[in-house]
Amino acid sequence: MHAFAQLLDSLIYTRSRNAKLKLIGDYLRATPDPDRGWAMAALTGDLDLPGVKPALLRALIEERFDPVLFRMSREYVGDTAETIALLWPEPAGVVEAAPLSVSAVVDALMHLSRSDAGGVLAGMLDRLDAEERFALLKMATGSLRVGVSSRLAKQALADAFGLDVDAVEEVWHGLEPPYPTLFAWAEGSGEQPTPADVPVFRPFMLAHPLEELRVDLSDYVAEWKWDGIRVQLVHVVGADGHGETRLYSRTGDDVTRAFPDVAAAFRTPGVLDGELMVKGDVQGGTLEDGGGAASFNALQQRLGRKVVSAKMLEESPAFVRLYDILFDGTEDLRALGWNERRARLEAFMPRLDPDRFDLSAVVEAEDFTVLEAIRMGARDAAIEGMMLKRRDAPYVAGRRAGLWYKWKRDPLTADCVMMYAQRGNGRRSSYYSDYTFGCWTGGAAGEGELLPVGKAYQGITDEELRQLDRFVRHHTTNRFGPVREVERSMVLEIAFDSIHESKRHKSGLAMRFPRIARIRTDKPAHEADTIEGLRKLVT
Ligand SMILES: Nc1ncnc2c1ncn2[C@@H]1O[C@H](COP(=O)(O)OP(=O)(O)OP(=O)(O)O)[C@@H](O)[C@H]1O
Repeated sequence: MHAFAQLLDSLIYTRSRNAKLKLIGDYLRATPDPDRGWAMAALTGDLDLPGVKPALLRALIEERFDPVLFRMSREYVGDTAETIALLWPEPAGVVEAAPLSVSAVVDALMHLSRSDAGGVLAGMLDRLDAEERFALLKMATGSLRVGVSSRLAKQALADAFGLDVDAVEEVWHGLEPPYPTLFAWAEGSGEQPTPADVPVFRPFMLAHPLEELRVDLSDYVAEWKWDGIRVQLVHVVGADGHGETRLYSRTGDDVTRAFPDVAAAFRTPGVLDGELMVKGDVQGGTLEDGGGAASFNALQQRLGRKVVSAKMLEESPAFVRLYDILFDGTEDLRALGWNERRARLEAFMPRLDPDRFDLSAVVEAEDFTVLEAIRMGARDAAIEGMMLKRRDAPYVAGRRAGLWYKWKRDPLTADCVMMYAQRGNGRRSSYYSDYTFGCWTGGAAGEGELLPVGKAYQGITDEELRQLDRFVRHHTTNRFGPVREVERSMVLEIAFDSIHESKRHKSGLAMRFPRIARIRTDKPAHEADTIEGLRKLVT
């Protein structure tokens, strides 16, 4: 477990895609079978363990921790598994046992029996260090959340062994972890596994941020930038006449199971690209004007669930707003320009269920001033901004200069007060660099109490980091395990993309992509923003 735990720990604090690829590749080359196979399954989200149920974790928490300390730390850390891993006491004596391997842990988790599950889990946790405990609990409770997509893990494997990532993708769906035939092929000691008869993901075309308003609108078309999730819909009919549909997310993850309603409605051979959203009335009209989309928050409730309840399917039906077509069942259309693909997409629409698919409309404007004015209205409509697409651009994988631009509306900001701080990781492990901040309850700022609304560690320079670290050390009022509670006097201006209702914080609100925009030493804490004010920005 040690090497795998180290890998996860490094991944969390690595932003660069290349560095992540190298970390995973090095691990896969250095690790024997079957451990690396299980690790790949965990990284790609294909490790389907019966799992450790929340009730078991609750029992473990009650048995091992002080409830108040645990609750405070949980609120700060934001994740139960991570909190257990951090607070788990190191065993008193030296534990005489061989190190645990990834496959031994997977095996134990697969065969947990009801009667001694708690004992087995605690026994393993006692034999591990903090990072390994974190790795184990992450595997046991579901997703790893270390900033690695399924596609990235496959890319790393491909790079490490000199394979083509699309070839890996093609054979992947026919394989089961720990993938012995895949690694035999990778090492050159086995044949390439036979691809299963399933639809395959094609890499998405992406956009650059629009920095200067210099594009000539006669060359570009404008569309709304919808606030949902990017999906690729693939339907193929096999040699046996049997059709299969898959939905892939922006990262190449297969999300079909999360959206059975959309998958069931797509029965026409082809590959389409669009934004998946949940029906509601926030984002304007269409679906032939029977109503538009709900907020991103409604969609988020459906994300990440492997099995979606019938109630959820009924209350939050999903649909896809289409903006591109890659394949129409007979012809690969990717080399055509946007204008031609758009015409093909429009021609394809009558073959689709109008209850689940509509077309992303083109926004007409004679010049940039008009377009800017239209875009300003986007905040009310809970739209993220606009997309500008070059009319003659083919559909190419990744981000290419000058072809697609995203023109987001400006971020929202709020002045919040620092409440708790914790040390960072990696380069920042000696600094208090992760902050939980809150806003005031009550009508006027400073009148009520502070309730947390988010947590951020991004956005500050090294100098500012040292300044905030000094503040935390000199103004600590309480300690809860690794967490320090601080005097309520430091105001941080937080930028965020949107804010939504959430049970995660006591305030009932949570920010999306919060980052520290500025340290407001010029502002007294009682003048920071109120929860009520933030609530007005909820989408
Ligand atoms: N009409 C549209 N055309 C293309 N993409 C759209 C459209 N509406 C919304 N989007 C979303 O905008 C994204 C375009 O930005 P980009 O290619 O940089 O992807 P991203 O990194 O996921 O960006 P972001 O996080 O800014 O949404 C797409 O991935 C897609 O999810």
